[in-house]
Amino acid sequence: MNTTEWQTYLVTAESRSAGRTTPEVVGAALDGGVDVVQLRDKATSARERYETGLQLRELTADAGVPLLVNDRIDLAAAIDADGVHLGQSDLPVAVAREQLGEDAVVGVSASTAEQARAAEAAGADYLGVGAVYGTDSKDVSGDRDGIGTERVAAVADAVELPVIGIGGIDANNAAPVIEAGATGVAVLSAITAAEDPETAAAALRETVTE
Ligand SMILES: Cc1ncc(COP(=O)(O)OP(=O)(O)O)c(N)n1
Ligand SMILES: Cc1nc(C(=O)O)sc1CCOP(=O)(O)O
Ligand SMILES: [Mg+2]
Repeated sequence: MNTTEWQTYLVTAESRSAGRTTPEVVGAALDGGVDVVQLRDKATSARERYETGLQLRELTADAGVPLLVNDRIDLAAAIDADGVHLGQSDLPVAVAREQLGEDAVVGVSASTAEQARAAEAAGADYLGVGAVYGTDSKDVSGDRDGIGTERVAAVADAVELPVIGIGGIDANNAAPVIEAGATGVAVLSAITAAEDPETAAAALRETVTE
């Protein structure tokens, strides 16, 4: 799978979806043109995430869009996802490859050049770099205002891997993230909490592809 082509990346959160279900939001975001979807519903049980994951698998397969799972390699295998996104405290890339196969997409979070080089050496397919700006969607201890676009540039310069910026990004502030060297942006609330997720996804796409 060519992760360099991923420009707009949706991360799910039913708790931040204005009363809509994750499949409803994902369906609208796919209509708006997101390139990849990550199932990350931390507030729900494993069983609920599995049921949601099966629905997302069908929706994304119909749209020809890859589906990844946050953190859980077992859940990714259970719903036949295309891969996983692993944080610094999650299982290693090699374990994901062993469990999901060589063709699985494995993304890794990196907020420094050192973490980025280590992830590249471990065989990651892309990096999630953030939080770029301040975000209410996740408790990012330390950098409450975000790491900024200069750090995105430093990480992008340190590796050959595609870099996906994440954290506090929307259609209004995505352009500097791309200008800093990111190949794409991942958003949560900019789409999930939007009044119209389809329009929000389309607006993000327009900004990033301009
Ligand atoms: C695209 C993308 N980038 C970074 C993250 C953050 O992952 P992680 O560090 O594992 O933190 P949690 O999402 O698990 O809180 C991501 N999910 N997606
Ligand atoms: C899931 C996640 N990971 C981050 C990181 O910095 O690794 S920031 C984040 C939340 C992104 O949500 P929003 O688009 O609403 O700011
Ligand atoms: Mg994680």
